[in-house]
Amino acid sequence: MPTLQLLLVKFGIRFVGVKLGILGLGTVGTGTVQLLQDNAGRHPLLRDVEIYRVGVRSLDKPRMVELPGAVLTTDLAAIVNDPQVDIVVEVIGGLEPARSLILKAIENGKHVVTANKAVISRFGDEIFTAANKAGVYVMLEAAVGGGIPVIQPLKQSLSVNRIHTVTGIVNGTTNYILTRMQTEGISFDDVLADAQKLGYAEADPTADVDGLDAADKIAILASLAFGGRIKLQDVYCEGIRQVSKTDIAYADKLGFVIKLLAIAKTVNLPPISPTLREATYASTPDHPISVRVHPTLVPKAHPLASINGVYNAILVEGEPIGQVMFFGPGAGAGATASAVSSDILNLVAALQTSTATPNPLLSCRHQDYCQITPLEELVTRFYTRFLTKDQPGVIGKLGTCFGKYSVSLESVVQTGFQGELAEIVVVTHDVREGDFRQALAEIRTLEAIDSIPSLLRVL
Ligand SMILES: NC(=O)C1=CN([C@@H]2O[C@H](COP(=O)(O)OP(=O)(O)OC[C@H]3O[C@@H](n4cnc5c(N)ncnc54)[C@H](OP(=O)(O)O)[C@@H]3O)[C@@H](O)[C@H]2O)C=CC1
Ligand SMILES: N[C@@H](CC=O)C(=O)O
Ligand code: NA
Repeated sequence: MPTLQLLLVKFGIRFVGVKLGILGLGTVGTGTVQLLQDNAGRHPLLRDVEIYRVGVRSLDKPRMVELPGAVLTTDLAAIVNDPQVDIVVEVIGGLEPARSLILKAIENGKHVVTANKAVISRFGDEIFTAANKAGVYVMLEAAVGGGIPVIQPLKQSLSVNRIHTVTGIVNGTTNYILTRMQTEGISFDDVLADAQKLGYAEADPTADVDGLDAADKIAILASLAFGGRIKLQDVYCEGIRQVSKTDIAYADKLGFVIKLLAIAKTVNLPPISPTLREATYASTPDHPISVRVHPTLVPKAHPLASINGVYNAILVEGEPIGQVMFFGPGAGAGATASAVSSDILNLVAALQTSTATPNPLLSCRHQDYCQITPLEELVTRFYTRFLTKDQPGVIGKLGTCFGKYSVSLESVVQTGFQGELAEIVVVTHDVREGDFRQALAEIRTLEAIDSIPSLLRVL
């Protein structure tokens, strides 16, 4: 904190005018400026915030907010180096220059608010190490679940729990696409274009569609839930490109909806009584977890099955809380601005009550890496669709192959024909992924098998 402010706090004088340097005035930046400018009826501390500088790429672009001429600049480095700026709000997105600007702000003793999950999931180690050294906070509520409060609850309200599972629908764009494909039978490309128009999608929507945005987010949630850092390359990631209307329709008939789930879960729990096992769940970096993103068949009765459109939800399970679900708008200007502004508010409060010791409930201080279990050790159910020659005994051959690799089947349905080929849908019981893959490799060699168009996990 600048010396003058420290002195004011020390002498009990409430200072006004916490100066913000906002980097970016796109969807999130504009929403945040609008919220801060329209502060009547909101928390009184917001009145202490001054929008001091806003950094953009182009000064000529039409803007949806009015700012005094001197506020807008294209010199983002000048903002993070300006001694007048107390808090830097990074909402430009992307990796560079976002990472360097955040690090420079920290080096200059400024607190940071960011909505940038891509930067945090890749460079969190570097950023939080620098922040802890400099005694500043890096706040990221908007980075996961948009407007849904989930980062602060994990850091504070739920931190006394031993968390064993975090399951989320954390990408609004893909949930919006899957919901409209399901309810309206619209093509993938048309729905994606709408999601982009509505400001949900990332500048490059590949990050949404291929699951990378959700992978960034679950890495951040897992890190907070399990108290260790996560290497992004350890997060298994599959997107929704291969989800077809055919599978959505079969899933529906079987009592499921298809959702892109991001899951972080403790694994290899010892085979003891449920009560004792509950007590052995440990949110420590030594306890192996699996962290993954993939389209998943979710039973219609599951709480996540009814999360539709751009909405996100995060189901946290632990001991002693049991289950708690966070639900709300996961993207969009207003929702994300709510999260960014709540971080700003926390920092204003911290600046006004500052002591030399950082508040451990606002900072991220863990340093060890979580141990991640390889995917082949994962135990899950599978849905698979086969196209086979229409010969007697095909189902028997499939069953024999699965049995050889200890894959037990919950249901096998011959659903119809595609031209000359029979369509068979199989749902397994819980199986080890490695065993299932071996069975599939052998099934592919069977003369009666034409192709395996779909392979999805089941919750
Ligand atoms: N959109 C959403 O719903 C959500 C977004 N987020 C995250 O928030 C962040 C911002 O997203 P969003 O607002 O959608 O992004 P936009 O693309 O809408 O806005 C980006 C802004 O940053 C500015 N900018 C980008 N690069 C530079 C640069 N190199 N130099 C100067 N200015 C730059 C742009 O300037 P100019 O206007 O001049 O082009 C623009 O104002 C991202 O990290 C995103 O992942 C998080 C939750 C939800
Ligand atoms: N593109 C993201 C925006 C929020 O993080 C999404 O669709 O969820
Ligand atoms: Na959030």
